[in-house]
Amino acid sequence: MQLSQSKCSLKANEGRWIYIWVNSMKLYQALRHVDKFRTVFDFGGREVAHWFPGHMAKGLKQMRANLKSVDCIIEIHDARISFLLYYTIKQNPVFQDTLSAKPHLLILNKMDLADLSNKQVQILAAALAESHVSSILLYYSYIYSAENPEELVPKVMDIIASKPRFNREEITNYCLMVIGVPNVGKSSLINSLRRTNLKKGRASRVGGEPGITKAVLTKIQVCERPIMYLLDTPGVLPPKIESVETGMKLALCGTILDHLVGEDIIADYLLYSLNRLGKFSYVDKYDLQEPSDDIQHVLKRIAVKLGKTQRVKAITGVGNVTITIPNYTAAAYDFIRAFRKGELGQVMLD
Ligand SMILES: Nc1nc2c(ncn2[C@@H]2O[C@H](COP(=O)(O)OP(=O)(O)OP(=O)(O)O)[C@@H](O)[C@H]2O)c(=O)[nH]1
Repeated sequence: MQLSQSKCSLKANEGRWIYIWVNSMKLYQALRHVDKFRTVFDFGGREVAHWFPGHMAKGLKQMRANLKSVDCIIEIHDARISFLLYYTIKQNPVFQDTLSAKPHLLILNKMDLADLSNKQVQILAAALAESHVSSILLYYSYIYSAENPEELVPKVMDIIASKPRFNREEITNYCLMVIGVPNVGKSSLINSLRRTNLKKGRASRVGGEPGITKAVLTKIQVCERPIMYLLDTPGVLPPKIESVETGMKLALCGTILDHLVGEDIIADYLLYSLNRLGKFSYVDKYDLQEPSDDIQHVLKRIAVKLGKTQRVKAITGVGNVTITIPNYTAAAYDFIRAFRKGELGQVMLD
């Protein structure tokens, strides 16, 4: 008995040493390549992608018209780029005055995809408190919900109670407006509130692409006691995005349609970001030998691993032949999709 126990503990120790060794090797490999990684991304003279379709302009106009009758604004951000989005929304002329005047709840969504190790979220909370924004910060993730949706209604009630009711005599039911850039999870939030508070199915369309919610200002009931409605709004971006890098981060998190920026450059920016952040799980996922900063090489490996290759006719020195080439676009698409699903690790892009 004693013998088998000590054998077990020997095995356990062995396992631990193997684990430490494997991870040290990974770290060593990663450090070996640090010098090779780009420290600056070359945008190749690209212009900022402008995506301000008709429904956004119309949506903003309607939001402005409805803001008066709203009791509380719920501003929702992707936690991975929360600073960037917070200032993007703040700069939008439609919200500039209203945001500080109205009861206001700030939600950081997609927490399951965010790297929380370097306390950026806490820094944001401190910055908010300092700038005297009348808001409460709530962390939320509809899949791995740490703070559950049932917390939201009491928090909203607290904020509303803390502000004078300047726009309505007597409140019998509450109207909230949810705002944010496209694809941050506004509709998912609404659906999950309905599920939790009303035990009802989804009322808002959810999708992996930006711009799913186009019907402007749909008023959806999300709670019975107290009666609470939520205005789902189309995601809005500012008419002018401040810089190419901001645009690239927005694209990487799926708030701008991929083809407007280009899958190839988004994939390259993703590789640059992962290397800069020391997130090398793509190496194992796609059977690479080591981290690389060369997007062509990485996409080639991805294409081969996933069998995404094409046979094409080519003219070479030996005449007409059929050769197999990697489908770079399909590989880039898979790389970006894996990142958005959190398969390449948790990140903070701010
Ligand atoms: N991993 C993760 N994915 C989420 C979370 N919340 C939403 N999503 C996903 O993000 C995508 C966009 O969600 P939506 O709820 O449609 O976003 P939206 O803000 O309403 O989008 P628009 O209609 O384009 O403005 C969907 O694929 C959701 O499944 C989250 O907390 N974690």
